Amino acid sequence: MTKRGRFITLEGGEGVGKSTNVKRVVEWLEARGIEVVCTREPGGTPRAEAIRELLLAPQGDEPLDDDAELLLMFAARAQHLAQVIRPALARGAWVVCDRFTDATFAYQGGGRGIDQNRIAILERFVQHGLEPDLTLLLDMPMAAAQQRLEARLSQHGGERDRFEREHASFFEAVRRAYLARADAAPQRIRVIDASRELDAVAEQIHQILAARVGAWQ
Ligand SMILES: Nc1ncnc2c1ncn2[C@@H]1O[C@H](COP(=O)(O)OP(=O)(O)OP(=O)(O)O)[C@@H](O)[C@H]1O
Ligand SMILES: Cc1cn([C@H]2C[C@H](O)[C@@H](COP(=O)(O)O)O2)c(=O)[nH]c1=O
Repeated sequence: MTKRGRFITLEGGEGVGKSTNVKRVVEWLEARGIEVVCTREPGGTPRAEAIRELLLAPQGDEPLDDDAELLLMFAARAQHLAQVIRPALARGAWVVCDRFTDATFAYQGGGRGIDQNRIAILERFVQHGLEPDLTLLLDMPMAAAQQRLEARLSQHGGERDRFEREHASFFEAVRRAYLARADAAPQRIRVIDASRELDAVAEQIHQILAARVGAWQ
């Protein structure tokens, strides 16, 4: 019987370096001969990416209701799980995902103020007990992360999406919610000081991966 693959997620607020470090995680695993599926949320399949566009589009004339936002996150996740994540894990591939359900607890729970118990009900309904084996939570003060985001926007262009336009208090609440989840599940969620230079961040991530991969194999 094929051994189930491992599920690794990267989490954190806006501009902390998730996408940058996702690539490094994938390279590190592939260099060790592991088949990796690299994906993201919301998104990861054509239909889930269509839901992502709805979620990220600037507010316009019709505000998106908080409950609708929550349900769309889980609708995209259900599709992503069915089409990409579960099949990959079942054939023994490892999945590296840029955000997953911890983001829902942080953004919809912490940021929007939706009751965590309501989110947990949807989590059980959609995931049937599946959760990441390891989550790397990139954490840094919001103001410094915003500066990185600004620099990226001025270098590469583009506009702030609907979440990136939120106020500082929203992002502070998101950060607090992430850290509370890490406190509650320290084995699964490892907090990384993302304010350091990229090489120092990557070095800590590699150390965590080396220890986990050794223990899993
Ligand atoms: N440790 C670091 N030091 C300095 N700059 C960094 C570091 N990590 C990432 N960056 C830069 O900061 C910017 C944001 O990084 P990145 O896009 O990886 O963040 P993100 O968390 O994926 O953002 P988003 O929340 O928008 O998806 C990029 O321009 C990236 O090159
Ligand atoms: C999975 C997930 C995501 N979000 C938010 C967080 C971000 O602002 C965007 C995704 O864009 P990024 O390129 O990854 O920064 O969506 C959320 O609010 N809830 C979720 O569950």
